[in-house]
Amino acid sequence: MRPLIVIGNWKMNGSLASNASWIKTVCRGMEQGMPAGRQYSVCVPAPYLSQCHGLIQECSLAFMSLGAQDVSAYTAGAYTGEISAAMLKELGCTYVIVGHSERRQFHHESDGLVAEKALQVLDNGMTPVICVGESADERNSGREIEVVRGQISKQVAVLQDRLADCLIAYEPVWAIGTGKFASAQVAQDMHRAIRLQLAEFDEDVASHVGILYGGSVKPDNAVELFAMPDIDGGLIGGASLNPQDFLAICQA
Ligand SMILES: O=C[C@H](O)COP(=O)(O)O
Repeated sequence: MRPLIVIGNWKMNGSLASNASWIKTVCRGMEQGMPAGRQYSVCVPAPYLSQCHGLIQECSLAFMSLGAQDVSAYTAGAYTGEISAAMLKELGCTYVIVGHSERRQFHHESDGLVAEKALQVLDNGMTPVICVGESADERNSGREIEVVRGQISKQVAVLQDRLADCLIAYEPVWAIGTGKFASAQVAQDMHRAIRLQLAEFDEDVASHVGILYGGSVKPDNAVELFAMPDIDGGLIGGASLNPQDFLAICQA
C-alpha cells in the first residue's frame, strides 16, 4: 500500500517572517489531527532551509518534513552557486525536487542531468521527486504519452531498481500555475501509463513508486484527484503559499 504524500513547493517565494508564520499555522492545524498514514512536506528556497528545518523540528510532527527544490548533479568542488545533496541532507531535507519543468525550461536541464541529480539525492539518503510532464503543444498534437515515456525511460536507464525509492511527479506544463488542471481522469490515465511503463522494467518497482500529480491543485479539486487509484498525492505550487489552502489539500 503506497502512502498518500502531499508536498508543497513554494518556488521562489517566502521571507523569514512569512515562513515562520506559515509553519506555525500549518503545524497548529496539523496538531488538530490529520488523516492517518499520510506524509507531508514543504520544499522551500535554499536560503530558508535552515530556518524552516528548525521550525518544523519544533513542531515534532512525525509526518511533516522539509524538502528542497533542486540539487547539484556534482558531489563537491568548484561549482560556484551549486548546492550538494550532502548539504541538503545536513540541513534536514527529506525530499528533493529534481527536473521541475521550470528548471527544464529556464535552465535547460536534460533528462540525463535530472537522473544524475536523482542519484545524488538517493546516495545521500533522501527521496528525489522526479518531475515529468508534457507541454500544451505536445498534448494538443497527441504526443503526451510519447513525451512522458521518453522522460521516464531515461530515469529507468540510469536509476534502475533505485527508482523504487523515488517519487515521480506528473506535472503537465500547461497546468502549472495556469488554473487549468488535468481532470482526475486525464491525470489518472497518465499516472497509469507511467506505472505500466515502469512495470515493463520491473513490476515490483512499479507497484512501489509513488506518483504525485502537480498542476493547479486546489482544495476543491484535490479530493477527486487523490481518490484515483494511481494518484498517490500531490506536488502543490501556488496553493501551498496559503497555509489554510495547503492544510485543506493535506486533509483532502
Ligand atoms: O511544483 C509545483 C507545480 O509546479 C505546480 O504548481 P501550481 O500548483 O502553482 O500549478
